[in-house]
Amino acid sequence: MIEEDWNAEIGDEALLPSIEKVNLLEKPNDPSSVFSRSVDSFGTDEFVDAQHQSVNSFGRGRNFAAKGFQGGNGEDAIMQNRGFKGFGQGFQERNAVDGDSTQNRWFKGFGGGFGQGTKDGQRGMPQSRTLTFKERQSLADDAGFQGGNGEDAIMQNRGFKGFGQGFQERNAVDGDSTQNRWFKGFGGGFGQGFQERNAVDGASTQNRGFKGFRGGFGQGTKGGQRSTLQSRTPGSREGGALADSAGPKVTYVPPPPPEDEQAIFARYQTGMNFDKYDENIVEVSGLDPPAALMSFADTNMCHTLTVNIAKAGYSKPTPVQKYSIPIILAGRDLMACAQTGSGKTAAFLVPVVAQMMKDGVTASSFKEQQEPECIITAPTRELINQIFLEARKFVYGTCIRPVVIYGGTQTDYSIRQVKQGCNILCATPGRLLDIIERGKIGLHNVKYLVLDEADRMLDMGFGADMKKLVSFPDMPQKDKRQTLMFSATFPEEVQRLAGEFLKTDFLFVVVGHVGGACSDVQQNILQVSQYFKRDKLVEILHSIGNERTLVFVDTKKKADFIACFLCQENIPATSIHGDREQREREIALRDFRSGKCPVLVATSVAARGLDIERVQHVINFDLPSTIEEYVHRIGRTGRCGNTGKAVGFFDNNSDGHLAQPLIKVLSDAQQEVPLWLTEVAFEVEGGRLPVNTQKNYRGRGKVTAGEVKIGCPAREIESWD
Ligand SMILES: Nc1ncnc2c1ncn2[C@@H]1O[C@H](COP(=O)(O)OP(=O)(O)OP(=O)(O)O)[C@@H](O)[C@H]1O
Repeated sequence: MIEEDWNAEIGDEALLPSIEKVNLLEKPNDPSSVFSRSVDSFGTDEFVDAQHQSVNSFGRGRNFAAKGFQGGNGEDAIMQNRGFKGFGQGFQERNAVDGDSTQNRWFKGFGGGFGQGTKDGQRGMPQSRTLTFKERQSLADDAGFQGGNGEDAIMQNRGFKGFGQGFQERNAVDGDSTQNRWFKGFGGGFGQGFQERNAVDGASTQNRGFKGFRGGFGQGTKGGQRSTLQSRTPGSREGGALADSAGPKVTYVPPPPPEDEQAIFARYQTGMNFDKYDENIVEVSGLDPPAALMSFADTNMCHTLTVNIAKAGYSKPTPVQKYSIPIILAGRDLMACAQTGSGKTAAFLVPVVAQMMKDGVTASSFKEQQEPECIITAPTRELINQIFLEARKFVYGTCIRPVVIYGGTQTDYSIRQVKQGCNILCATPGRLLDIIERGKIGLHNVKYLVLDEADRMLDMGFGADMKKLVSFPDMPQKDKRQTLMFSATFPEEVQRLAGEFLKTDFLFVVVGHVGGACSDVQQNILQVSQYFKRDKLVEILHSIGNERTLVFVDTKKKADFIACFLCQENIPATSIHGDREQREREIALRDFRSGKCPVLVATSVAARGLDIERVQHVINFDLPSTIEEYVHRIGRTGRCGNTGKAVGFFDNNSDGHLAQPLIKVLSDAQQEVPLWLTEVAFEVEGGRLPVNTQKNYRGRGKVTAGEVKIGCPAREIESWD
């Protein structure tokens, strides 16, 4: 392609003169903030933070149009898609996101400038080094789209063939914006790159951008793992695990948590089925379990904690709390499985805080290395933040200081938080390991190690991180610490794996069935094939009206597609997934919580733990790969004794493997099992219905200690933080 074509496509600002400064200096926490400092050039290995830096010159990048593009692909004259070839290490971006601004334009350079496109596309990785398994996974995720996706005529998405796994797309936007355009290149090299035109969440007009992630455009014809952003020594975890750090250098500082008492103790009402929790059968396996408590007053908790529990609106404990609290107070290790929304968070926070109060823990600020007594980990950023906010309720008015750190936020900010004193450290795994390796956290005081969503923490990419965490020399051995694991699902293989982290005399509490769905959620599985899903979704959403609804899809791209599509249909929606910047994720969640956007389209990143008031519906537009994930997803509704509804679109072509486990989950939860589903299960069993191996990972059977998941489809991994 010649330069003029490129200019025609993106407008004459494509080659902004080097003297032109984009200057949109804003306050760090202002959502409309786009830039906060300027950059002189796209130096080769310079890691340029697109969201916070304006560009003075393009350096080598300026030449990209002449050098980098080889012809258009001719795929789609209307969309004027262009193919890329020959980019070494960078990318540009023009975009405006989430803002009210008009005609914002910015340029982004990741991984350093535009190189000359090496044969194998390895320019995407400035300093070659062996990728960790997690990085390879993450990079593999980006391979997502192959060839034309043909997904959606309305959205006018078009895919590419012949560019390895790249794609281009153009996407219409929500009601307010017109002519939004951005280009994005992911995954380094066109092996895994893509272009995209899209705009989400914006009221902006004529936004045009170019985005390139993970190392820019190598030739990447062999696909694969051609890009990382920064040179990192193998041991150093800039920004944490790749999941936490992939992408530009992060400067996002989240807004501070509320300080006033009313906001700290904000809660929602328990539902009419709250007392029905007591009807669940509880099994405790293991030797000498202490007696369950009947009320919070049964324990010898200090006055402040008792008051805080009351202020939090907890008048009586749920079954998981009744059994877990005395077990933890007795110093025992615990694995606890109870249905979604039944109060597992308080089941570990209350006794841990009670014990810390008894031991007289006090936070000491401004020590170079903090030594927390308790570490809590969870798989997603939003969830760990939620746990932190719960912890703030129970420690209110005490000397115990909880701190939260997670990926997608500025590392220095995390360090500053930790330095001010830290007794309970709530952290996502990547950021946690990073801070430990930086020497900001010492482990020898750890008395409580809590794994929330424990089956996920031991599976997927996090198993290795957890293994690493407990292997630090100063981490007390398992017989010297208390290890507590909670989840609504515990596949048997993960139970075995968990044993490695727990003392031999640990207790296992099961409320109801292991992995059972919450019976307050009315489940409805509909047979809907891929091409009719959108119509069905719109039909359902129109009938629902303004009630808060979570829609789960299987890929990050699709989350944006569907959110955009719904906006076009005049259904206010936003999206949350692992490719959105943390600031965007938090805005999306906030808008959903507040009701501003009653529909949140999400990947599995929102499947676990999130406790959002008045979520009345969960729609599995795409059913997940595993039955465990299904149970967590539908558990975003029907919480704390409230009722909710879940609809799942079952596509025979891709979901056959779920038929059998779905039948079990439905019948265990006393839900109607459709006849057609039993027939499908029968056909799958008899080998008459093909099973989609891409979606057939069941999260079990292949996990070994210290080893992260094997044989998991990229689409599943990509959904996680
Ligand atoms: N004893 C209680 N009394 C009243 N409300 C409670 C009690 N325990 C927990 N809750 C509330 O119930 C809601 C769900 O609790 P929580 O998020 O801990 O559930 P969970 O079991 O961890 O769910 P998930 O499996 O989805 O993570 C929260 O809003 C919490 O404040």
